[in-house]
Amino acid sequence: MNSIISLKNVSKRFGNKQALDHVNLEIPSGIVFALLGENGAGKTTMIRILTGTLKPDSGHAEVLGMHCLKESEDIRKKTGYVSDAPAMYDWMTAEEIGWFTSAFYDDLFPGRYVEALGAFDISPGVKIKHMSKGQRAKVALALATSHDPSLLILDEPTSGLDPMVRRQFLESMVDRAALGHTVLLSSHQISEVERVADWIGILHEGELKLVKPLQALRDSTQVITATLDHSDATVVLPRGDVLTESKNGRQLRWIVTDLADDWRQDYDENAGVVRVDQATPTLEEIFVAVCDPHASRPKSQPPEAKPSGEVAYS
Ligand SMILES: Nc1ncnc2c1ncn2[C@@H]1O[C@H](COP(=O)(O)OP(=O)(O)OP(=O)(O)O)[C@@H](O)[C@H]1O
Repeated sequence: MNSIISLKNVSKRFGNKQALDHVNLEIPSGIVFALLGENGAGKTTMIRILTGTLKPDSGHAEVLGMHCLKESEDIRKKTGYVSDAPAMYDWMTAEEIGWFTSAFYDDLFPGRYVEALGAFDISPGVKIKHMSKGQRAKVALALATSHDPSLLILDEPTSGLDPMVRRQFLESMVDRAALGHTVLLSSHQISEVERVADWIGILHEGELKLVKPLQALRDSTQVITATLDHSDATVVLPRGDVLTESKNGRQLRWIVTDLADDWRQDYDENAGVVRVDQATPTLEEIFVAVCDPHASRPKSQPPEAKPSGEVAYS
């Protein structure tokens, strides 16, 4: 695989907090990769390592085949980055900040920048300090994309923006991926990224718990609901990796990956089961199953970390 981003055994600790713990990740080109994780999971730490502003304690990080620290200047020329609170010279107008930034890039930058401002409905003559948060975010995105970077990195790009602006932002990510560019975006907005992401990565307490194409994740993960003939009945777990189990009266509910094809055989009237149903979980349900410390994981059949392949649950 020709990776745009490559992390090998990357760890970072702040005091006694393990912000990243032996993270391995390969992101191919031409996709929107959504990095999901709760507050403090390590998303910004990972992004800072990729953008060369933070040195990992151990491991190796590359972007576009370049060393994240030693070649950070070259990486910056070929990537675009928008933080959740972009720092900009706010006494400049949108036009002035575009001219200022264009000095670092090629001759095509100004034209693309003016075009991007137009698409976002931003008046070039307005000073940054007189703009709303959403308008600033649009200027930041226009600045970060007008050198047509191969890789765009966005840390919580839509936080605090209204739904229309968020939609416009996310659609522009899909457009970029369609042109063969790669987008890495970190987010809490699971249902929103579900609409645009091609691949999903879930960070939990510094560990990368899952990396997988979204469609493959949907195809391999199922919600199984079994209605028991009485609430004390005991039944076997579905054959597969059971991530979580919950019980409500006579109803048992499991989130399972890699379910055996003939799993239904185990559930019939003799097994004390009146009915079984199978459904596809939402990304949010999978996220909770992977990350929620209160989720009940059956002890008799713990989810196994896979030794190889693209996905690992633990
Ligand atoms: N400069 C720092 N000094 C000390 N601790 C830090 C520093 N940066 C991050 N941390 C800690 O490392 C952990 C991971 O933080 P990080 O900012 O990467 O999380 P995050 O997933 O981006 O969270 P959020 O979604 O809240 O922005 C947190 O516990 C945080 O407190």
